[in-house]
Amino acid sequence: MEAAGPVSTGGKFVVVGGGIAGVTCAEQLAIQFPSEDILLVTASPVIKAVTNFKQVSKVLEEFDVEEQPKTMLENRFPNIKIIESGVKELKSKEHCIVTGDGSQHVYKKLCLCTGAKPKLICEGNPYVLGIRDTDSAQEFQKQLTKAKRIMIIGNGGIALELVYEIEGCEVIWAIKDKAIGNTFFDAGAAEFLTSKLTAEKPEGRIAHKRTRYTTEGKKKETQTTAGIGSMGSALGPDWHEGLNLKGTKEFSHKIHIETMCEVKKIFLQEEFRISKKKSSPFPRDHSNQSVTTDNEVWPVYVELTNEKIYGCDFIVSATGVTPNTEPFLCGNNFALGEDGGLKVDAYMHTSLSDVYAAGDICTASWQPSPVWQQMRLWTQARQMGWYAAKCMAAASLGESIDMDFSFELFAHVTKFFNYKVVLLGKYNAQGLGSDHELMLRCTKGQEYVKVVMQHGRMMGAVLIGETDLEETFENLILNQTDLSSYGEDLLDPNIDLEDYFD
Ligand SMILES: Cc1cc2nc3c(=O)[nH]c(=O)nc-3n(C[C@H](O)[C@H](O)[C@H](O)COP(=O)(O)OP(=O)(O)OC[C@H]3O[C@@H](n4cnc5c(N)ncnc54)[C@H](O)[C@@H]3O)c2cc1C
Ligand SMILES: NC(=O)C1=CN([C@@H]2O[C@H](COP(=O)(O)OP(=O)(O)OC[C@H]3O[C@@H](n4cnc5c(N)ncnc54)[C@H](O)[C@@H]3O)[C@@H](O)[C@H]2O)C=CC1
Repeated sequence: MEAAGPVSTGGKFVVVGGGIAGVTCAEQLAIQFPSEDILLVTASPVIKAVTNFKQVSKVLEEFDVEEQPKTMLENRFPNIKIIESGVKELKSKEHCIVTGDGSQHVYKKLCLCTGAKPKLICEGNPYVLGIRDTDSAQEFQKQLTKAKRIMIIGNGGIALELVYEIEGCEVIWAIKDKAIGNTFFDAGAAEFLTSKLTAEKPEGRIAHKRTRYTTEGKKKETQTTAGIGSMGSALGPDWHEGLNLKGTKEFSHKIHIETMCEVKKIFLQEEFRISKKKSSPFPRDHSNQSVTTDNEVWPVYVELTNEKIYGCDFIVSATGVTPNTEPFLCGNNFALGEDGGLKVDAYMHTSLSDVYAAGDICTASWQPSPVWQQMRLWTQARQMGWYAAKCMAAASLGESIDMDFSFELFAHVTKFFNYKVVLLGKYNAQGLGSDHELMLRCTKGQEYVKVVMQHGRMMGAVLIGETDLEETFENLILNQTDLSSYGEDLLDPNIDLEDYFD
């Protein structure tokens, strides 16, 4: 169907999406082409801006992320023009996009940065919540204030952060795996962290270096009106910091973990009553105290594949994301990755002419460095947005460009259970087969250091706590230094590794 509406001509650089990937891409294009107008089309009234960017080492970076009204970006870069509208169609043959009001915008080069949306276990069930943007996080907080028990499904970043932050509410955490946090850790690290969940009182915050999600100074009118089903930007580092994640009761953690199971069926209250099935009470801990009685009637019940059934006030589906490609697929023959993302080559170029993609929407399909992998993270969204702009500029100027250094080594700094966590390279021996060794150093309650070695070379590392090892290990992985002669000394805390290798 032809979209009626005004057509803007001229062929600009056009970026779709006001998250970190899109904003970084638009900013970089605006810097490179100061006399050209850059068009940024985004569905949400606020944009995500990187502030206080700091390159901590060769690849590790720290920054804050701020939600800002779009005018702030336009003021900073007068050649960026922002249109607040959801793109509903891409006509790649005509080189134009169609926005919500039917307007068409012709591009010479286009970068798609529309992120991803939560992949929920059960779409459309009002008792199943996903967390993606400011609105969905606030909705979750609102529901939590009335809750006595919730169920969390999933074992990735969101689940890990939630189980630690939630207080005053029983949490049943159902995971497919044997140990917690499988996207980030192995079982050893999981065990190191699990002790924190049984601590009665949340301890004081330790100082940590981590990218921070901030809404400081955010005015009410800048808040997104987009919900889960619509198109707000993904939250990011420390997204829960401003939220009071407290249920109805006065206690810190009350978590029961059900391992190696998935959701079999979800029953609403009446359905459950009719089914005549029996639900389990919350398993009692060492104090033998339970907050809820065995006879509670719950709004929703979850039957797990291990046959256990628990009632709860609502369910959080923290089960990963799906790239937000939907508006662009109709009539366009994009090559898609297995995860549904737009495949991009080493120049962030999709399979369609002059169409680039960056951030959560894309699937990196180049031959990666042996110690890099894609993960849908804040840092990679920034790096990809920046590099996509460089590639778009190089292509339009007929110049060549080398792959950005940030793709040489996977590096992620975050915080779980109040510990600083640094992940480097093939930190979980991803794709290394059985031909690798692990070295460990662990001091309970303080630090957990794991390195992944292959043929005497360091391929990856997990650093939990204030280990101060990240820069040295980053260099060892990047340089592929032969470490065979050092053996276990590599992790000896009495040896200053920097003296050895710097
Ligand atoms: C709860 C939560 C916690 C997280 N914590 C961390 C963390 O601690 N560390 C970390 O590194 N990463 C974290 N992430 C992941 C990180 O937030 C994302 O990887 C990153 O924000 C992706 O950026 P993006 O620019 O690709 O997409 P998004 O930030 O999702 O931005 C997409 C943009 O596209 C716009 N859009 C969507 N559809 C359309 C359309 N049709 N037309 C126009 N515009 C459209 C949206 O409005 C939005 O502005 C977290 C994610 C979540 C959900
Ligand atoms: N600190 C950090 O770095 C954080 C990063 N994030 C990022 O935000 C995005 C969204 O986070 P998550 O939803 O936690 O995704 P995720 O990809 O980190 O984890 C998804 C989890 O859900 C599980 N899962 C998938 N389908 C399931 C099913 N049907 N039943 C049961 N379990 C299932 C997977 O095994 C995996 O454990 C991710 O890209 C994540 O990396 C989120 C929070 C914190």
